[in-house]
Amino acid sequence: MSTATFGSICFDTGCFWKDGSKISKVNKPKEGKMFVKCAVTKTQKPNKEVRIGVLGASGYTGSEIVRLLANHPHFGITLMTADKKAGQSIGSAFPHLVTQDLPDMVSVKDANFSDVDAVFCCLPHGTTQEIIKALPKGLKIVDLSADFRLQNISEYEEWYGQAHRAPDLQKEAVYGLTELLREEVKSARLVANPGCYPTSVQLPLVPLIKANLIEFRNIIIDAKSGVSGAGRGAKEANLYTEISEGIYSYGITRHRHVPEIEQGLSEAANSKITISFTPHLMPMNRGMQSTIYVEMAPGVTIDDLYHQLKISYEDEEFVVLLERGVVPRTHNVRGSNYCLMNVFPDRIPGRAIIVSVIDNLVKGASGQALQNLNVMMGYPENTGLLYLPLFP
Ligand SMILES: NC(=O)C1=CN([C@@H]2O[C@H](COP(=O)(O)OP(=O)(O)OC[C@H]3O[C@@H](n4cnc5c(N)ncnc54)[C@H](OP(=O)(O)O)[C@@H]3O)[C@@H](O)[C@H]2O)C=CC1
Ligand SMILES: CC(=O)N[C@@H](CCC(=O)OP(=O)(O)O)C(=O)O
Repeated sequence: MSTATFGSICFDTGCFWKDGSKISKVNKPKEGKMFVKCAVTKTQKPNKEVRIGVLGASGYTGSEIVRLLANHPHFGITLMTADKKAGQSIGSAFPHLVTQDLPDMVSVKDANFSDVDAVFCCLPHGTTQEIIKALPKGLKIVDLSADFRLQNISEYEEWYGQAHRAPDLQKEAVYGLTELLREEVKSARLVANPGCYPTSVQLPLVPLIKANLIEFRNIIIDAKSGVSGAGRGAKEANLYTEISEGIYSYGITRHRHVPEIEQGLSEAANSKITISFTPHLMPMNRGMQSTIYVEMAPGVTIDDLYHQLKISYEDEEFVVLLERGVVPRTHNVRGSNYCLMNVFPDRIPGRAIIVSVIDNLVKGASGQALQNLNVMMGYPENTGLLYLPLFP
């Protein structure tokens, strides 16, 4: 049994004091002490139909998978890996997950996959191809890194600055933008989960491009991300002092999501699309907004764009076109798998402005990954994902 500190409040009457005596009343610090420790009633049990491995559970997206799976009726975690934090429990790496009854994290090289049916691979890009190549062949895999997203190997090598180490596997990888590629995801063994910026951009643009409602030239994407998008690893650029009270653009003209977005849009257009894409880092933990400037095709109106998005997503649970005039806000997707979007007329005739928001860690990563594994395993797509946004 592990222990946890909850300030002076024990919120679970099923808990025990550290000395082993049972707590019968909530919120009574023992003997006037400021902090009490209690053993926690653990909630996640790995005895479900599908046994899950989370590679990189000590990172932000891996821990978000653990959080989401706490309410999944069919998926139970039997294996978690970490690198520097190998040997630790999930509760020590992430105290908000202390209530989860899970095995300690092990290093990937010591991982035993005999009790695993499916894997969420939440590792840095560049490390993932070799690791996935070595996994047992029967496993279903959802890879959250960028290592299998680009179909063109030389494009991967150009933008990621390293050789592709599993070109054969690349051929079988399915790009997992669930709403748009659901049929392909259903029969996939290896899904390349889309990047967060590409998710927020492709969801609104692909249906408009497919319907020939916007020009394929001069697409300008101004995107903003919360800092968790950069992962949990300590970096000087992500210190509070560097991030708070200001914003900055980065990766101008050379961000690695450019080829991923262009790949999806070009496929929809059936011709090469080139975009202007500038991401920005925002002083917030979670959240992502893409503001997209487009030219409408001749004779097309804002109503046409609105109508197309409406019919494209009216049956979708997680993609929501807001009422006309309502501005999507990152606040309204925080902690949830929703993408909210809307389309506005520009002051310049013939142009439109599209706003799309997601939580980068949920629809932009772990939520969409779970959505994909639900589809791959034949469960309802929304299973374990019906979290409403956290507000405020
Ligand atoms: N953060 C986000 O919003 C999004 C991230 N992604 C992608 O998902 C992946 C994970 O991102 P994120 O969770 O943010 O990253 P983090 O840096 O938070 O976590 C990385 C994880 O990988 C482990 N790890 C690091 N290096 C190695 C290695 N060489 N071998 C094995 N394990 C290793 C770390 O272990 P330890 O901590 O113990 O050292 C940690 O568990 C990345 O590819 C990222 O690009 C995709 C969409 C959105
Ligand atoms: C804020 C921040 O640094 N964000 C990351 C993108 C995170 C992400 O989704 O990227 P991948 O899925 O491709 O790894 C970046 O700009 O590189």
